[in-house]
Amino acid sequence: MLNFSGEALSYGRTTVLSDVDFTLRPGERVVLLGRSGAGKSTLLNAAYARMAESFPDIALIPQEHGLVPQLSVFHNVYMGRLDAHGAAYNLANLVWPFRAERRAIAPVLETVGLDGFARATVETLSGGQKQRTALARAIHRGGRVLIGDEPVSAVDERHAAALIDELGRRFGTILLALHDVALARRIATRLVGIRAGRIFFDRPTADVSDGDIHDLYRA
Ligand SMILES: Nc1ncnc2c1ncn2[C@@H]1O[C@H](COP(=O)(O)OP(=O)(O)OP(=O)(O)O)[C@@H](O)[C@H]1O
Repeated sequence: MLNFSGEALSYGRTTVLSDVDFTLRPGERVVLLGRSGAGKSTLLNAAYARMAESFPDIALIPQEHGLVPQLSVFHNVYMGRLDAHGAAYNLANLVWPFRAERRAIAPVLETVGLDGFARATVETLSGGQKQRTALARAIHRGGRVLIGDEPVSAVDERHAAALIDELGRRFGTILLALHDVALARRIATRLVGIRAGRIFFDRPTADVSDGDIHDLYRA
């Protein structure tokens, strides 16, 4: 599904990650861990760019959400499936949302705890509500693969766990960056630690000890 073999990931002439050996197989749930700036987003973005070439069936939750602040929650969630319709349908739905689309999106909003917010403009939402909108857009899109960059970082602990479980139920193959190790252990079949510009460990979740995690985050 995805394979990096000994590759360097760079911005211009600056290499962020070297010797990247990384695979993602169907059915895996892989979480990237590491200190801020370690290169988790860099690997996720490279993974998305490469996979999107061969798997259009992929949902993305970017770190900055990628929402249109001037549009409603409904419209932002609808955009998850923009490519399912032609321009005329999309434009009409922008001006006067179709009942079928409202009905399709309502349960998704309920799932992420945004029922009653369909008409709210995204710029009026809290950080956590914006993040829930981005989650709803990915869930509405659906597909075989989810790539998410800190998808529940702005949501309180209890709801974060419920939302992560929901993503686990909805998507067969998942690649996430998370800063919360307990959440990572909860969903991941494999944990990948990134440190000092390299993959520090890449192992089944059960084989990653608290000592490994301590070493990963140590200054
Ligand atoms: N567009 C860019 N151009 C140049 N350098 C970048 C760019 N994006 C990120 N970097 C650099 O790459 C390194 C890794 O950043 P990245 O965002 O991948 O880390 P991260 O592990 O996702 O961090 P965080 O947990 O804070 O989101 C950092 O040193 C960062 O400054």
